Amino acid sequence: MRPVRSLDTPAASRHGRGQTLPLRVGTRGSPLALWQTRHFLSIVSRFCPVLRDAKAFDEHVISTEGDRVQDRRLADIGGKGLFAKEIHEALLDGQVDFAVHSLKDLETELPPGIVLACLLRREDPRDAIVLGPVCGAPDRRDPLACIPHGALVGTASVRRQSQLLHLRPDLRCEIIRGNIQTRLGRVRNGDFAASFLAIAGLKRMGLEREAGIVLDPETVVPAAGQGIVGVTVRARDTELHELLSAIEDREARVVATAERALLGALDGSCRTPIGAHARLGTDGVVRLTGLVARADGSYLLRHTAEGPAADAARLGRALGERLRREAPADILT
Ligand SMILES: NCc1[nH]cc(CCC(=O)O)c1CC(=O)O
Repeated sequence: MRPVRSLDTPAASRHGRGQTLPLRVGTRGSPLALWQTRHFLSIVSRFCPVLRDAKAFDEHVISTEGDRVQDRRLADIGGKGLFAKEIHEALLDGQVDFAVHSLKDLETELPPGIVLACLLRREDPRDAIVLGPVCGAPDRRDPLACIPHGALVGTASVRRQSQLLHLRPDLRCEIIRGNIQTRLGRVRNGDFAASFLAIAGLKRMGLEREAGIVLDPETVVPAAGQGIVGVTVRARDTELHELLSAIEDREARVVATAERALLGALDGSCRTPIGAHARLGTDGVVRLTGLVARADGSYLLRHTAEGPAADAARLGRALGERLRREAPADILT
């Protein structure tokens, strides 16, 4: 990495040249968000000596609307961006210098002036189901069969709901919100027979053993960006942007680009169940699976496409457009 004399960017120069005031990092306050922020800072300390040596880091916890609204489906309260709006504002206002997000909670089109500077190596992107005491032990060949007939499953995600109901139309889905720990509690106490969670969040919280079933991404297609942590900066902070891009994971960028391009091309409404999952092979070929569905699971459309990593955005857009063309009109409203 080239040496940097002083971080002569808006982030660094806010208190004049030569001073080394801390860089302020914006984060939500949930245990998962804080873990991800500290994980990112530990990577910066190990792999970005310029920032580590020049700056200390101050954590700024920012409460978002997504943290406050607990009783409605994300799709019904504005969907994407709900976990990020206040954080984007803090970045644009200069209250923080960069921010750490779960990529899947970030809208595909960021506000003007904000860029995704860095993506971290992807954690396992699969969805998991946490099983309550009314469920038996899952069978390897047909794991979902252990959920009792007609049981209530907690999820706030229409993507998860549609794919589960497609496989098990007898089940009922109701909204469960709150952080991982809250949701586990509600399954344990019997409010729900079972609940979906991302295995990535469980692993990061040291709760992987709580995952009764881990769903193959071909069975339940994950959300675009699931398992990836992304860091935003002000677009004009070019030097900070460069320093952070230097530590980003190339594979995460390629798969996230394909998945988010698919999502962008489908951007009919945030009420639409949409799945996107890409993998990068050692041969440099990206394989992307996309899914759209009807929320009740009565219709499901899934396609896969592949292409060179350099074309990830085009691949995602083309697959998204194909899904949009082929899906019945009521789905993409
Ligand atoms: N919307 C909440 C959210 N955002 C990111 C994760 C999991 C971690 C990740 O996907 O990186 C979760 C929890 C969940 O879906 O179970």
